[in-house]
Amino acid sequence: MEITIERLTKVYGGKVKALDSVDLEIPTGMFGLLGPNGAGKTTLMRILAGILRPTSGSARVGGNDLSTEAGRLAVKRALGYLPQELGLYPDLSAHEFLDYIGILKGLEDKQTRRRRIEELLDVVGLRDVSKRKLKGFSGGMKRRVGIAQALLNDPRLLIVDEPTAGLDPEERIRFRNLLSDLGGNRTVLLSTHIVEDVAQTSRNLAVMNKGTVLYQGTAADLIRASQDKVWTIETEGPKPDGGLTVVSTLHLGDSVQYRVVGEPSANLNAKPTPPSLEDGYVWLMRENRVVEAA
Ligand SMILES: Nc1ncnc2c1ncn2[C@@H]1O[C@H](COP(=O)(O)OP(=O)(O)OP(=O)(O)O)[C@@H](O)[C@H]1O
Repeated sequence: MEITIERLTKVYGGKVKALDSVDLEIPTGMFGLLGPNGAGKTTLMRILAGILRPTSGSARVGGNDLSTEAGRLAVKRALGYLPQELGLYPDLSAHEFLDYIGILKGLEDKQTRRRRIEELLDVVGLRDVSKRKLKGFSGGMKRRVGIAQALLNDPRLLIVDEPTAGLDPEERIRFRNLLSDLGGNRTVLLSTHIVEDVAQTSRNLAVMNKGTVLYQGTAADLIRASQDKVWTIETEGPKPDGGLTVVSTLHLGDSVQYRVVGEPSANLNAKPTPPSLEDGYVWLMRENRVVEAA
């Protein structure tokens, strides 16, 4: 299910331009939407989910025009959505909650609903705890219940907004693996400010900042764009400056190893380093003056 977005603009209250003439082509499969807080990711996803109307511009999801009532209805039928803050009912069990959402989503036949719920509890690894109340669930387990509810209607478009925020590293990895498995022949739109979430799941991505798209294409091309710009500097002295952006720091006994993006001067003894997606992202942010160099 492909998504075509043209000159999409959203202005809140006549003042805040959350989206500024965004053009985006989202193909079938996993797609990462990356950007810092306030970039406009949630606004874009709420428009695609049919919850919010744009100020101007157009969006088509699988050929359905979101500016028409019929288009929005068709998209809603094909959609699974996991918002940032999904309200769970703490006194319901996972099974009871999914049963309730299933009824709301129109899965009327009790047997069919039960089979679907059990299938999904297996997919998200919660079958064994399906009778426990949600109030006892960890953050990662709650997020997996969220994915299960979004999958109840077997959506061709799955939208997940910042799903790994606040998860511990183990839960985050488990959740990423789950999302990757869900790609297949549906479109999964993953919004996040964590580069590693996208690096581990998505071949295609867009980077947004302040309502505009800074990059769209493959992760591989963004990585390639920072080729020859990434360096490792090991020093016992002060942090290297001179217009470099530090991506990460590793303390090694007496010395410190800095991974930097930029053009270090010869006296820093910098070693060329193969770039990662995070380096590509930092390079892009530098090019667009979103991050300041040291
Ligand atoms: N209902 C609203 N009314 C006014 N301004 C809003 C509203 N919702 C969002 N904004 C503003 O629009 C801009 C984009 O917000 P949005 O939530 O879409 O970004 P985001 O990339 O999802 O960031 P975050 O991860 O922090 O949610 C921000 O400046 C935000 O303050």
